[in-house]
Amino acid sequence: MAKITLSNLRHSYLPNPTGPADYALKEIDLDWNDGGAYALLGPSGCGKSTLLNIISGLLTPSDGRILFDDKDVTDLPPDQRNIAQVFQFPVIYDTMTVRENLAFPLRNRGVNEAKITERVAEIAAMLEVEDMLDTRAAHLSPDNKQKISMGRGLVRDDVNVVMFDEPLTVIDPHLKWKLRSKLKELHQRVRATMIYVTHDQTEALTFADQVVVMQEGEIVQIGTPVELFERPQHTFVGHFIGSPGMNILPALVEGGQVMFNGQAVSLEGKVTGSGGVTQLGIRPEFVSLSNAGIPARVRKVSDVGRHAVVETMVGETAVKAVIEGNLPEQGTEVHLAFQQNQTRLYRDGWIATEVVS
Ligand SMILES: Nc1ncnc2c1ncn2[C@@H]1O[C@H](COP(=O)(O)OP(=O)(O)OP(=O)(O)O)[C@@H](O)[C@H]1O
Repeated sequence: MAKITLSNLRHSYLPNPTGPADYALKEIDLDWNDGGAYALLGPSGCGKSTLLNIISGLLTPSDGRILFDDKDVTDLPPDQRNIAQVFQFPVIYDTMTVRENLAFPLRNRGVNEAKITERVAEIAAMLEVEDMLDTRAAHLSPDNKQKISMGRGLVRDDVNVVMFDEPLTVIDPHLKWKLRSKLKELHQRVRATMIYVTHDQTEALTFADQVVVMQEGEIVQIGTPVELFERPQHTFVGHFIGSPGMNILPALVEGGQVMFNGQAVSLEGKVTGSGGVTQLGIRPEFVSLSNAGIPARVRKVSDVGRHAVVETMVGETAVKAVIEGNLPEQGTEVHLAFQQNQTRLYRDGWIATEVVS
């Protein structure tokens, strides 16, 4: 397995790009450590497939280099990059048995039969598909086909990286959670460098030790699931991760005070920078109902199991709170309290408060 370095990478699909808007990938500088579990997370069109295709060699970047263990592979074709890929849809041979399918990537590279038998048995046990080894792939359910496809991606132990591109798309919703945790477990056992591409935050946060969040061709934050939840570096991350996402509220900075709807709000720490569009960010989990505080009116209460999401209006701005216990009635007047150490300021989208250590 290898460390992967992306250095000053940019890509435009246009022949003569002029400005940043012409680039599908703007400027990517990134190190992926050997043996790490990474997710590439972002909405449709943010550049995930472009980046994946550059790593696999299907696409040559307009600018920048790709290194595997410090060796420049930018100009190497896909078959010389030693990568395993698992796609959205199963890639298996219907006429072969499951055993033959799993053995195929090894046989193709001239691995000896004893090693093939051992490795196929290992992967089949990890994926819990031992009972189907002699079944012809054509007879498998779509879920099992995709499981075998994953197995084919994992069977070689000499690849630089295993890349998963939205691998759970065809999986039945009730089986998704099972395969999600299975993949995490597989990574812990094989310790290969893995990159998991998805637009689904649950998949990314379950699988990865480090999540790379992308928006419009840019990386907006790289962090552990906890870091992304607790301290989003950008309002996009705050909004995109979490359910519901972070409240992003209009704010004015006036004479050292931060005002929201005419009320002073205390922040986690000192405000940094100046100018730009300022917004407050607070997750609904850290907004509570109190006797004093910011006056609000309850617009909607949605019971979602262990807690409820209370949607309020502060003037013209919607503010959500996650509440356990007694719930207010729709239409009532309440007061909101923001937990100070979880209240952050953002300037032009980027975090603009210092953490007090
Ligand atoms: N072959 C292409 N030619 C021109 N533009 C392209 C091409 N492929 C992608 N793009 C554009 O590049 C940008 C990034 O697309 P990309 O497919 O990498 O995003 P993505 O995050 O993988 O989205 P999705 O999840 O929908 O595949 C988009 O604006 C897209 O329209």
